[in-house]
Amino acid sequence: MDNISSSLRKPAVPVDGRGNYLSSGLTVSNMGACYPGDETLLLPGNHSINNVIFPGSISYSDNRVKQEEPSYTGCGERMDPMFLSYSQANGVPQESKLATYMNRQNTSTPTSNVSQSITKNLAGLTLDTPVSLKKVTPQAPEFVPAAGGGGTTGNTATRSGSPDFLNSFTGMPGSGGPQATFGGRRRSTESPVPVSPQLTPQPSPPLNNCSPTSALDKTPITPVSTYQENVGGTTYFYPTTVAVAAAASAGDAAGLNSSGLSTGSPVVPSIVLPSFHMYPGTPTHLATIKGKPPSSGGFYVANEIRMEALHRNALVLVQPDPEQFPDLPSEIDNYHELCPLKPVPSNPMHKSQLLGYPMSTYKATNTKTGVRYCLRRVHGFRLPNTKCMGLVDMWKRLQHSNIVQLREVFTTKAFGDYSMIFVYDYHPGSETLLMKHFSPSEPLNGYADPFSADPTAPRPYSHQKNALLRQQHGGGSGMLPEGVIWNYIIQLTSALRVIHAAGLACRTLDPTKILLTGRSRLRLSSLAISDVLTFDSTSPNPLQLMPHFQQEDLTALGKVILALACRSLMAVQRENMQTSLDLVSRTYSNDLRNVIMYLLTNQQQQQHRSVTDLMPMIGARFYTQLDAIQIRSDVLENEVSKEMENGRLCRLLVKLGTVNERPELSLDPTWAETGDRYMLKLFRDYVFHQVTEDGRPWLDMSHVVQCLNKLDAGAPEKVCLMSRDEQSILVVSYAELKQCLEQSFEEILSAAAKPDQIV
Ligand SMILES: Nc1ncnc2c1ncn2[C@@H]1O[C@H](COP(=O)(O)OP(=O)(O)OP(=O)(O)O)[C@@H](O)[C@H]1O
Repeated sequence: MDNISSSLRKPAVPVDGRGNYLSSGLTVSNMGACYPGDETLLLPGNHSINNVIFPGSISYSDNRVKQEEPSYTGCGERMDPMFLSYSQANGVPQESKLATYMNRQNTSTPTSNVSQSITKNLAGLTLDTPVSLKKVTPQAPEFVPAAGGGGTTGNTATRSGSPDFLNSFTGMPGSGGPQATFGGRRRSTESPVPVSPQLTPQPSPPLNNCSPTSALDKTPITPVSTYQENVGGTTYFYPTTVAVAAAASAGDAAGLNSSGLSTGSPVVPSIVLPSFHMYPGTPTHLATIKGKPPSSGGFYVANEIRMEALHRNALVLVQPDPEQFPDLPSEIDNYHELCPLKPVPSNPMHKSQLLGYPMSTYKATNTKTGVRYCLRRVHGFRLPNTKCMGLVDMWKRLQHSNIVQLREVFTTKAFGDYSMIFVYDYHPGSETLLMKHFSPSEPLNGYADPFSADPTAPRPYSHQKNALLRQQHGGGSGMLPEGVIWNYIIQLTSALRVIHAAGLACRTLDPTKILLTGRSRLRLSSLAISDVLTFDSTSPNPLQLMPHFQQEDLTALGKVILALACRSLMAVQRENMQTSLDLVSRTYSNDLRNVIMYLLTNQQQQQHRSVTDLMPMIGARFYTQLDAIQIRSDVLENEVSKEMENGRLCRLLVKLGTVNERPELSLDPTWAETGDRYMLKLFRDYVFHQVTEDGRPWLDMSHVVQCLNKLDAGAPEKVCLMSRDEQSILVVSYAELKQCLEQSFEEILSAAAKPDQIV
């Protein structure tokens, strides 16, 4: 038994770093599988002699259908008697958990009248059997476990008699033939005696009613043709009918041809799909891309993306220090948890330079939905009437990836004055273009604002002109790369395009109101505020001035681009304009200069300008931008697919953890230790508590991930579980384990829903 236990506790199958079986070239003996010395042993179901690639899959080759779960009928004819000859009165050692469970269930396991000795069983064995391929007798339906369904059938069948998990033996080595001979329910927990490594293929006995499952549930037994093959002494059986039928129907459904291509006509497919889900690793097109965030490798999201997300999430949850903000109202309208987004000005009546009113910005939580928003408060503004709400509604309807969406506008006296509140989407971690590119505190990479000798004390441009020109000749190391500027131009014109097309104007196109989130996403913010604050209720048409404001938007855009290109806000002052344009001409392409010239000079010539006129100037740079966005999207999709799998496993672990070791359920203190739960406990040991032969913990993430994935998918593959007292060995399919888990969790759920039934 020691031999068995040590080998069982080892990983049954070698796996690679990603949890894939190293199936190629795998031999039974190197698996160290269940029974040392016995080569006709339980192989995990993803192995066939033809190098099955996908775990738990069905492979088709040489016109033979190979069931992913090798059958061991010939072996079983030896093995079940071994179990029986060593079995206890009820087939299991009485001190084992298994016996406890069986006794508790008042199960009467049929005793076998078979007393074949191991010697007798081995009598039919010969050495050096050549590889053979021949048709053998049909197997029981459970011989071909159906993915996800095996557990259901098995559990149902045995509930009236034997423990659920005993069904698992129907698929273990020896199912089929031994079932018929020995009632199919006998489970010895004693160590089998090592036998010859090479066996003569044994014909399977006829089915009849050998399967308790079929006998109990009266399911008609589907005749299954089975091919038998002996390779190096290992006998493999490949049922064909079920597998072919299933594969054919799958192929029909998919309309795939032998190349896996759609033909519209049903053909036998040659593709093989895994029976469970798993992250397959970084796709090649993402492994080498430029600018790709450094991957943490393995199964987790890349570090950089994770840090960004963590930072954003933390910002969403920050709360103000109540001592520093004692005057914050606890609630305004439908919002609470107000948190200022900018320092409180020393002069509370400090006015926004752009909007002309004192303004504050807060993060706040909607009391009904819990969603965070950005609230812009205009201090001391009293709305004369509600006519402007028509414009507000137009803004609320405007959705675009480059604008901060307006959600609602209302007035409040919660701050002790008449305040107007504009509610926008909250984009955590945003900073303004001013802070990003024009802030004196930002390291300028050796570059100083050419229009300012001291960044904190801007001086007239003329004082610095020569220094500026010298610096630009010297390489302009602090200038923004032209690609960044074009990126911004594309985003800003994209936003302006939809705003103007909606008959509106931005009116706040300024570095203080353009938000930058993440690496390069720009959004226009504070939209609609100007329209409300300057609304003329006497005007018959509130949209009358929009064309004029739209022209102003284009001028403002030209100024922003010029300021970015010169990396100075002073560059756009009228007296500095010519020098700034010279600087742009020297540093950047003609196209960039032309865009700026179009936006800034045509205004003086009173020509009508349109944002769409900029599109030809941007030209093929759209494609560059599109390419960058799509690559980014690919990277993020890959990260999502990893985390999707992790989320799935997390939910599964929650279920397992909820069931495992539960002290009691519905006043039953043995609940977690009996029945299906007992099997889940052993499975938990199998997944997490494996030890090496010398007793050290054996840790392999890929083993854990793979086991959980197979459990989640209910793979038909079998797994050997051993009781902690090493007296019981259970062979169950993941499908059965999944069924057990679902049922056990359901029990907990229904117990949780009925508090009156629990004292
Ligand atoms: N929708 C938003 N989501 C997240 N953060 C925002 C949002 N709008 C503004 N912010 C942040 O709030 C801070 C203050 O913004 P605000 O526009 O009030 O700045 P400001 O330069 O002080 O403007 P003003 O001088 O007009 O008052 C900025 O750091 C900005 O990044």
